[in-house]
Amino acid sequence: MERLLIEGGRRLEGTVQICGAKNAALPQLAAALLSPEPLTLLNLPDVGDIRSMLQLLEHYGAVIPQRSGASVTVDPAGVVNREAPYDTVRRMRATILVLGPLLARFGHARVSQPGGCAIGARPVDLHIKALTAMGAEISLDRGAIDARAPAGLKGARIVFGSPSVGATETAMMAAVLARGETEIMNAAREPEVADLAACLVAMGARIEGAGTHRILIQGDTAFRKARHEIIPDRVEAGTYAIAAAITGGHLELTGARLEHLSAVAEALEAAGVQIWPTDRGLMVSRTGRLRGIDIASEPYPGFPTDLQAQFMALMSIAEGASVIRETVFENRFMHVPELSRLGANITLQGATALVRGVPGLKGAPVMATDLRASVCLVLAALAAEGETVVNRIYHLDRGYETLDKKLVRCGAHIRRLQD
Ligand SMILES: CC(=O)N[C@H]1[C@@H](OP(=O)(O)OP(=O)(O)OC[C@H]2O[C@@H](n3ccc(=O)[nH]c3=O)[C@H](O)[C@@H]2O)O[C@H](CO)[C@@H](O)[C@@H]1O
Ligand SMILES: C=C(OP(=O)(O)O)C(=O)O
Repeated sequence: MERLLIEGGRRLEGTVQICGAKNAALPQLAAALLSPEPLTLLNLPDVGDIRSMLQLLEHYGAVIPQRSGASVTVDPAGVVNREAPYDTVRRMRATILVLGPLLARFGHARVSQPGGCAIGARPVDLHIKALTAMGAEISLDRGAIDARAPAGLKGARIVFGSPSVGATETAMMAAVLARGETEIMNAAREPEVADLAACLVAMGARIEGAGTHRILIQGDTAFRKARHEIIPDRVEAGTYAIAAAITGGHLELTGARLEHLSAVAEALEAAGVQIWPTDRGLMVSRTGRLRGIDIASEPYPGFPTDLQAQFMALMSIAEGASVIRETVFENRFMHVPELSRLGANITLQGATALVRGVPGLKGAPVMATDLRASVCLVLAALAAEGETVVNRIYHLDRGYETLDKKLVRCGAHIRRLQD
């Protein structure tokens, strides 16, 4: 098992290249299954989840010639319909995103039911609701979701009770092959949803309103060969912004887009961090003291749940107290006991954490539990005095491309240890 040995207390300074967004790339790779025509994606991050999704596409018979740099072409002409294997679904929940495309293209799809994971129960009822509204018959059978629409899907009005990124993506992908028009109400507004729409439009789909609460899709798409560049990863950018802030450093994040990070920039500024756009991306700098501020994670454009853990690490060394509320997932505080091992003073009550800032953290062995919890421990370790060992880092490699190398180039002391 690999571990990271981090010697903290070093100010970060330099440039970090931000990759394409993992959470935009995953649904776009799934969307390749809709069409018989090749799809080329540019700016694809080289991270574990993307490698798993590419393997899954190959399992279905898609041909993926050697990746060249950050671009990949998926040729789905020979795709055959078979069950998504439990082993892949277990490793990565985003596998559920192949359900809509396969059902829409073949009239039948079977995907192992994703298990619960460390951040909450994460049901798939809204995905099922959307496909059922389009005429699919869905049953849960021997641990799998079995969806059938032998006569094809038909356009529908889908009203989500609460916005879901994944269910909006499932509905949108299925709708491009359904007969007639689909209207999605209370759609998720995340940039990754809008980027999936842009990719589908490049493939020939007709979609309006992605990025707003109401999305309109005309079905019966005539697909064409397509090429699409994935948006930069706002969660990766936010993570490095917090790395600059927590070490009192100065980082330029090339490729990052401020417009995708408004709520995060606002929170960082309120906490005493400077953040401004440059020709190449974003600059983040902190010279003064950090102040404790209150945040709540919310659907976009609110503060992202995928940066809540990292922000908590920052608040743990701020002056004063900070109240952090998690409103998206019911159990996304697995990092709290581990941050406490580094000396943070955090009290949990339900979905709220009260963080009382301490003058400094001290290195200790900690255990990573999920992707963002893992990186929050790396950030805390960068600020801590002495050595921290972050164990079980395979979670990190699911979502961050060469995290340790990028940090080392900016002055961090990190070594990857193998057992
Ligand atoms: C691969 C990917 O893009 N992952 C992101 C995606 O996850 P994901 O698409 O799984 O997240 P959702 O937006 O669907 O989840 C939002 C909330 O809706 C609930 N829900 C969701 C679906 C459903 O059928 N029923 C239901 O109750 C979830 O449990 C959660 O409480 O958006 C999350 C919220 O921004 C991010 O944290 C994840 O990093
Ligand atoms: C929770 C995340 O991913 P997933 O939805 O694939 O678990 C994430 O990217 O932070």
